[in-house]
Amino acid sequence: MKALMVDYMSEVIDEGLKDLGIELDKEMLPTSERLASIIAPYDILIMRVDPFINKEVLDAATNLKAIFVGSTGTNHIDKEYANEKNIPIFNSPGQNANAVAELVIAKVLDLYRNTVQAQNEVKGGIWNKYRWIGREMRNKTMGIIGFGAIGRRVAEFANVFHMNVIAYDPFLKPEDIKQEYVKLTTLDEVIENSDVVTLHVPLTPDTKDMFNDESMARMKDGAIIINAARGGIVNEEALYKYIKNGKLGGANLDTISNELGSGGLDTMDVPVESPLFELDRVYVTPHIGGSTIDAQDDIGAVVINNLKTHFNL
Ligand SMILES: O=C(O)[C@H](O)COP(=O)(O)O
Repeated sequence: MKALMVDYMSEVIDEGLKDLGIELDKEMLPTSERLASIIAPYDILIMRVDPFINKEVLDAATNLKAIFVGSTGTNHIDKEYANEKNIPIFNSPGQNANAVAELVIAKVLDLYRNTVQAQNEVKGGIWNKYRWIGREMRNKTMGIIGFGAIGRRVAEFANVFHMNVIAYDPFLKPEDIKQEYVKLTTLDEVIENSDVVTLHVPLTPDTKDMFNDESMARMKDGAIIINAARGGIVNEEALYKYIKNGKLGGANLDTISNELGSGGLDTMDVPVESPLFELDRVYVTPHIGGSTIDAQDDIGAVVINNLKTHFNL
Protein backbone atom coordinates (compact mmCIF):
# COMPACT_ATOMS: atom_id res chain seq x y z
CA MET A 1 0.00 0.00 0.00
CA LYS A 2 1.03 3.60 -0.56
CA ALA A 3 0.40 6.41 1.92
CA LEU A 4 0.43 10.15 1.40
CA MET A 5 1.12 12.51 4.31
CA VAL A 6 0.13 16.15 3.83
CA ASP A 7 1.10 17.87 7.10
CA TYR A 8 3.98 18.08 9.54
CA MET A 9 3.61 15.06 11.84
CA SER A 10 5.67 12.94 14.21
CA GLU A 11 8.39 10.63 12.95
CA VAL A 12 6.61 7.91 14.91
CA ILE A 13 4.38 7.68 11.82
CA ASP A 14 7.30 7.41 9.38
CA GLU A 15 8.86 4.66 11.47
CA GLY A 16 5.58 2.80 11.97
CA LEU A 17 4.84 2.80 8.25
CA LYS A 18 8.35 1.61 7.48
CA ASP A 19 7.92 -1.31 9.89
CA LEU A 20 4.67 -2.22 8.17
CA GLY A 21 6.26 -2.02 4.73
CA ILE A 22 3.95 0.80 3.64
CA GLU A 23 5.49 3.23 1.19
CA LEU A 24 5.19 6.87 2.31
CA ASP A 25 5.20 9.99 0.15
CA LYS A 26 4.93 13.47 1.58
CA GLU A 27 3.64 16.70 0.18
CA MET A 28 3.37 19.35 2.84
CA LEU A 29 0.24 21.49 2.97
CA PRO A 30 -1.14 21.16 -0.56
CA THR A 31 -4.30 23.06 -1.42
CA SER A 32 -7.41 20.95 -1.98
CA GLU A 33 -6.97 21.44 -5.74
CA ARG A 34 -3.36 20.28 -5.62
CA LEU A 35 -4.27 17.32 -3.42
CA ALA A 36 -6.97 16.30 -5.90
CA SER A 37 -4.37 16.31 -8.65
CA ILE A 38 -1.94 13.95 -6.84
CA ILE A 39 -4.10 11.68 -4.66
CA ALA A 40 -5.13 9.02 -7.21
CA PRO A 41 -2.36 6.43 -6.58
CA TYR A 42 -2.66 6.47 -2.79
CA ASP A 43 -4.44 3.94 -0.58
CA ILE A 44 -3.99 5.92 2.63
CA LEU A 45 -4.16 9.65 3.40
CA ILE A 46 -2.52 10.89 6.62
CA MET A 47 -3.27 14.46 7.66
CA ARG A 48 -4.06 16.96 10.41
CA VAL A 49 -6.63 19.72 9.72
CA ASP A 50 -5.46 20.91 6.30
CA PRO A 51 -6.56 21.04 3.55
CA PHE A 52 -10.33 20.74 3.08
CA ILE A 53 -11.19 17.25 1.92
CA ASN A 54 -14.02 18.18 -0.39
CA LYS A 55 -15.92 16.27 -3.09
CA GLU A 56 -13.29 17.12 -5.68
CA VAL A 57 -10.53 15.51 -3.59
CA LEU A 58 -12.68 12.48 -2.75
CA ASP A 59 -13.71 12.00 -6.40
CA ALA A 60 -10.07 12.07 -7.43
CA ALA A 61 -9.08 9.60 -4.68
CA THR A 62 -9.94 6.53 -6.71
CA ASN A 63 -7.73 4.14 -4.70
CA LEU A 64 -8.20 5.68 -1.27
CA LYS A 65 -9.12 3.13 1.42
CA ALA A 66 -8.98 5.26 4.57
CA ILE A 67 -8.12 8.70 5.96
CA PHE A 68 -6.13 8.90 9.20
CA VAL A 69 -6.45 12.28 10.91
CA GLY A 70 -3.89 13.14 13.57
CA SER A 71 -6.28 15.58 15.22
CA THR A 72 -9.57 15.52 17.08
CA GLY A 73 -11.60 17.77 14.78
CA THR A 74 -12.80 16.47 11.42
CA ASN A 75 -14.88 19.46 10.32
CA HIS A 76 -12.46 19.93 7.40
CA ILE A 77 -13.67 16.69 5.76
CA ASP A 78 -16.90 16.20 3.80
CA LYS A 79 -17.77 13.20 5.97
CA GLU A 80 -21.08 12.44 4.30
CA TYR A 81 -19.44 12.19 0.89
CA ALA A 82 -16.52 10.16 2.25
CA ASN A 83 -19.10 7.81 3.74
CA GLU A 84 -20.90 7.52 0.38
CA LYS A 85 -17.56 6.61 -1.15
CA ASN A 86 -16.91 4.05 1.62
CA ILE A 87 -13.80 5.85 2.80
CA PRO A 88 -13.62 5.56 6.59
CA ILE A 89 -12.07 8.37 8.65
CA PHE A 90 -10.05 7.66 11.80
CA ASN A 91 -9.22 10.64 14.01
CA SER A 92 -7.13 10.66 17.19
CA PRO A 93 -9.40 12.12 19.86
CA GLY A 94 -7.94 12.86 23.25
CA GLN A 95 -4.30 12.53 22.25
CA ASN A 96 -3.72 16.27 22.34
CA ALA A 97 -6.02 16.86 25.34
CA ASN A 98 -3.20 17.55 27.77
CA ALA A 99 -1.44 19.88 25.33
CA VAL A 100 -4.61 21.88 24.68
CA ALA A 101 -5.55 21.97 28.38
CA GLU A 102 -2.09 23.25 29.32
CA LEU A 103 -2.44 25.98 26.72
CA VAL A 104 -5.87 26.91 28.07
CA ILE A 105 -4.47 27.38 31.57
CA ALA A 106 -1.54 29.40 30.17
CA LYS A 107 -4.07 31.57 28.34
CA VAL A 108 -6.10 32.23 31.48
CA LEU A 109 -2.95 33.11 33.42
CA ASP A 110 -1.71 35.36 30.60
CA LEU A 111 -4.92 37.38 30.65
CA TYR A 112 -5.19 37.37 34.44
CA ARG A 113 -1.57 38.57 34.79
CA ASN A 114 -1.56 40.86 31.72
CA THR A 115 1.66 39.23 30.48
CA VAL A 116 1.45 40.29 26.83
CA GLN A 117 0.60 43.92 27.56
CA ALA A 118 3.17 44.17 30.36
CA GLN A 119 5.87 42.65 28.17
CA ASN A 120 5.04 44.91 25.23
CA GLU A 121 5.33 47.91 27.52
CA VAL A 122 8.72 46.81 28.90
CA LYS A 123 10.08 46.06 25.43
CA GLY A 124 8.76 49.47 24.39
CA GLY A 125 11.11 50.92 27.02
CA ILE A 126 8.80 51.54 29.99
CA TRP A 127 9.10 49.78 33.37
CA ASN A 128 5.98 50.26 35.47
CA LYS A 129 5.07 47.47 37.88
CA TYR A 130 2.04 49.35 39.18
CA ARG A 131 -0.06 49.34 36.00
CA TRP A 132 -0.42 45.58 35.79
CA ILE A 133 -2.36 44.48 38.83
CA GLY A 134 -3.68 41.06 37.98
CA ARG A 135 -6.20 38.56 39.24
CA GLU A 136 -5.75 35.03 40.54
CA MET A 137 -7.56 31.94 39.34
CA ARG A 138 -8.28 30.84 42.92
CA ASN A 139 -11.96 31.09 43.91
CA LYS A 140 -13.01 32.04 40.38
CA THR A 141 -15.45 29.93 38.39
CA MET A 142 -14.22 28.04 35.34
CA GLY A 143 -17.09 27.26 32.94
CA ILE A 144 -16.25 24.48 30.52
CA ILE A 145 -18.38 24.03 27.41
CA GLY A 146 -17.94 20.49 26.10
CA PHE A 147 -16.74 17.88 28.57
CA GLY A 148 -14.78 15.47 26.43
CA ALA A 149 -11.12 14.57 26.93
CA ILE A 150 -9.93 18.19 26.70
CA GLY A 151 -12.71 19.57 28.91
CA ARG A 152 -11.99 16.94 31.55
CA ARG A 153 -8.28 17.75 31.62
CA VAL A 154 -9.00 21.49 31.84
CA ALA A 155 -11.27 20.72 34.81
CA GLU A 156 -8.48 18.80 36.52
CA PHE A 157 -6.04 21.67 36.11
CA ALA A 158 -8.63 24.30 37.14
CA ASN A 159 -9.30 22.33 40.31
CA VAL A 160 -5.60 22.36 41.16
CA PHE A 161 -5.72 26.14 40.83
CA HIS A 162 -8.57 26.18 43.40
CA MET A 163 -11.26 27.23 40.94
CA ASN A 164 -14.92 26.24 41.11
CA VAL A 165 -15.59 24.14 38.05
CA ILE A 166 -18.91 24.01 36.20
CA ALA A 167 -19.48 22.34 32.87
CA TYR A 168 -22.08 22.10 30.13
CA ASP A 169 -22.28 19.11 27.83
CA PRO A 170 -25.63 18.15 26.28
CA PHE A 171 -24.44 14.58 25.71
CA LEU A 172 -23.68 13.82 29.37
CA LYS A 173 -25.68 13.10 32.52
CA PRO A 174 -24.41 14.01 36.02
CA GLU A 175 -23.55 10.35 36.71
CA ASP A 176 -21.17 10.39 33.72
CA ILE A 177 -18.95 12.93 35.49
CA LYS A 178 -16.27 11.15 37.49
CA GLN A 179 -14.61 14.31 38.87
CA GLU A 180 -16.55 15.08 42.06
CA TYR A 181 -15.50 18.74 42.02
CA VAL A 182 -17.23 19.34 38.66
CA LYS A 183 -20.86 20.43 38.55
CA LEU A 184 -22.60 19.53 35.29
CA THR A 185 -25.09 22.29 34.64
CA THR A 186 -27.02 24.21 31.99
CA LEU A 187 -25.54 26.35 29.25
CA ASP A 188 -27.30 29.34 30.83
CA GLU A 189 -25.56 28.80 34.15
CA VAL A 190 -22.16 28.50 32.47
CA ILE A 191 -22.81 31.69 30.51
CA GLU A 192 -24.07 33.67 33.49
CA ASN A 193 -21.88 32.43 36.37
CA SER A 194 -18.42 31.84 34.91
CA ASP A 195 -15.42 34.11 35.35
CA VAL A 196 -13.67 32.12 32.64
CA VAL A 197 -15.50 30.38 29.81
CA THR A 198 -13.48 27.85 27.82
CA LEU A 199 -14.82 26.09 24.74
CA HIS A 200 -14.15 22.46 23.91
CA VAL A 201 -16.83 21.55 21.39
CA PRO A 202 -16.54 20.83 17.66
CA LEU A 203 -17.74 23.39 15.13
CA THR A 204 -21.16 22.20 13.95
CA PRO A 205 -24.36 24.00 12.89
CA ASP A 206 -25.44 23.72 16.59
CA THR A 207 -22.29 25.31 18.01
CA LYS A 208 -21.74 27.98 15.35
CA ASP A 209 -22.03 31.39 17.04
CA MET A 210 -22.87 29.70 20.34
CA PHE A 211 -21.28 32.72 21.97
CA ASN A 212 -23.08 35.62 20.33
CA ASP A 213 -24.32 39.10 21.25
CA GLU A 214 -27.16 37.71 23.35
CA SER A 215 -25.01 35.26 25.33
CA MET A 216 -22.12 37.67 25.86
CA ALA A 217 -24.54 40.31 27.19
CA ARG A 218 -25.47 37.83 29.94
CA MET A 219 -21.89 37.02 30.99
CA LYS A 220 -20.41 38.30 34.23
CA ASP A 221 -18.72 41.68 34.04
CA GLY A 222 -15.00 41.14 33.48
CA ALA A 223 -15.42 37.50 32.41
CA ILE A 224 -12.94 36.16 29.89
CA ILE A 225 -13.39 33.75 26.98
CA ILE A 226 -10.78 31.20 25.96
CA ASN A 227 -11.27 29.62 22.54
CA ALA A 228 -8.88 26.82 21.66
CA ALA A 229 -11.59 24.94 19.74
CA ARG A 230 -12.77 26.45 16.44
CA GLY A 231 -13.16 30.11 15.48
CA GLY A 232 -16.78 30.12 14.38
CA ILE A 233 -18.05 29.10 17.82
CA VAL A 234 -17.54 32.65 19.10
CA ASN A 235 -19.16 35.44 17.11
CA GLU A 236 -16.31 37.84 16.56
CA GLU A 237 -18.39 41.00 15.98
CA ALA A 238 -20.02 40.47 19.37
CA LEU A 239 -16.67 39.65 20.97
CA TYR A 240 -15.19 42.86 19.57
CA LYS A 241 -18.14 44.85 20.91
CA TYR A 242 -18.07 43.46 24.45
CA ILE A 243 -14.31 43.67 24.87
CA LYS A 244 -14.16 47.17 23.39
CA ASN A 245 -16.93 48.43 25.70
CA GLY A 246 -15.26 46.82 28.73
CA LYS A 247 -18.07 44.42 29.61
CA LEU A 248 -15.76 41.43 29.09
CA GLY A 249 -12.27 41.28 30.55
CA GLY A 250 -10.68 39.86 27.43
CA ALA A 251 -10.39 36.85 25.20
CA ASN A 252 -7.51 34.54 24.51
CA LEU A 253 -7.92 32.75 21.22
CA ASP A 254 -6.01 29.91 19.60
CA THR A 255 -8.28 30.02 16.59
CA ILE A 256 -10.21 32.68 14.73
CA SER A 257 -13.05 32.43 12.23
CA ASN A 258 -11.07 33.54 9.19
CA GLU A 259 -8.23 31.24 10.14
CA LEU A 260 -6.69 29.87 7.02
CA GLY A 261 -4.96 27.15 8.98
CA SER A 262 -8.02 25.05 9.65
CA GLY A 263 -8.75 23.67 6.22
CA GLY A 264 -7.21 25.47 3.30
CA LEU A 265 -3.73 26.49 4.37
CA ASP A 266 -1.60 26.34 1.25
CA THR A 267 1.65 27.70 2.55
CA MET A 268 3.26 28.83 5.77
CA ASP A 269 3.46 32.40 7.03
CA VAL A 270 -0.03 33.17 5.79
CA PRO A 271 -0.97 36.86 6.15
CA VAL A 272 -3.87 37.24 8.54
CA GLU A 273 -5.87 40.16 9.84
CA SER A 274 -8.88 40.74 12.05
CA PRO A 275 -10.45 43.77 13.72
CA LEU A 276 -9.93 41.87 16.98
CA PHE A 277 -6.18 42.43 16.70
CA GLU A 278 -6.71 46.15 17.54
CA LEU A 279 -7.82 45.22 21.03
CA ASP A 280 -5.13 44.94 23.71
CA ARG A 281 -7.23 42.50 25.71
CA VAL A 282 -7.47 40.03 22.84
CA TYR A 283 -4.48 37.69 22.91
CA VAL A 284 -4.08 35.30 19.98
CA THR A 285 -1.97 32.30 18.98
CA PRO A 286 -2.06 30.49 15.58
CA HIS A 287 -3.84 27.20 16.45
CA ILE A 288 -0.94 25.73 18.42
CA GLY A 289 -3.06 23.91 21.04
CA GLY A 290 -2.08 20.44 19.87
CA SER A 291 1.40 21.41 18.72
CA THR A 292 3.67 19.79 21.28
CA ILE A 293 6.25 17.11 20.60
CA ASP A 294 4.59 14.96 23.27
CA ALA A 295 1.08 15.20 21.80
CA GLN A 296 2.26 14.70 18.24
CA ASP A 297 4.21 11.56 19.21
CA ASP A 298 1.14 10.18 21.02
CA ILE A 299 -0.98 11.00 17.99
CA GLY A 300 1.57 9.28 15.74
CA ALA A 301 1.25 6.10 17.79
CA VAL A 302 -2.56 6.22 17.54
CA VAL A 303 -2.44 6.77 13.77
CA ILE A 304 -0.23 3.69 13.37
CA ASN A 305 -2.39 1.70 15.75
CA ASN A 306 -5.60 2.67 13.93
CA LEU A 307 -4.00 1.77 10.65
CA LYS A 308 -2.88 -1.64 11.91
CA THR A 309 -6.31 -2.39 13.34
CA HIS A 310 -8.21 -1.22 10.27
CA PHE A 311 -6.06 -3.13 7.78
CA ASN A 312 -5.51 -6.06 10.11
CA LEU A 313 -1.72 -5.74 9.80
O1 LIG B 1 -8.75 19.18 16.14
C1 LIG B 1 -7.71 19.17 16.77
O2 LIG B 1 -7.25 18.13 17.29
C2 LIG B 1 -6.95 20.43 16.98
O3 LIG B 1 -7.59 21.52 16.45
C3 LIG B 1 -5.51 20.32 16.57
O4 LIG B 1 -5.29 20.52 15.25
P1 LIG B 1 -3.81 20.29 14.69
O5 LIG B 1 -3.72 18.88 14.24
O6 LIG B 1 -3.64 21.25 13.56
O7 LIG B 1 -2.83 20.54 15.81
